[in-house]
Amino acid sequence: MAASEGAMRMGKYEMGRTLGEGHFGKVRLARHADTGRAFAIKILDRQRILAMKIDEQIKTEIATLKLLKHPNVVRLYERLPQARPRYTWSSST
Ligand SMILES: Nc1ncnc2c1ncn2[C@@H]1O[C@H](COP(=O)(O)OP(=O)(O)OP(=O)(O)O)[C@@H](O)[C@H]1O
Repeated sequence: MAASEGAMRMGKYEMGRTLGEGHFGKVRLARHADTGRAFAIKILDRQRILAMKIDEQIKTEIATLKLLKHPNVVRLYERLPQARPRYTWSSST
């Protein structure tokens, strides 16, 4: 991923192109500004999650993924705090 000048940042991550979209939000390619390592960042639509009353389910999914370290399961590295009402997390690409 080429990090262009003035690229949008989310914490320490420079945001790149959209990798895909799921039911609850988008997944974007990102590069860690310090290490240069590529990550996938999942940005969840909190309003939609609340409207569907599945926020507890999403929190459980995040907590479970944090515990999992397996070569065949995408690794959750961190959940990013957001000023805007969104759930965001980064995983390896
Ligand atoms: N770690 C990743 N690396 C590369 N692409 C990814 C990664 N995670 C997700 N994607 C892409 O983003 C798309 C959406 O992923 P997302 O997890 O939001 O939805 P999903 O897996 O289809 O499930 P759901 O919509 O039920 O949450 C995937 O189909 C895939 O194309």
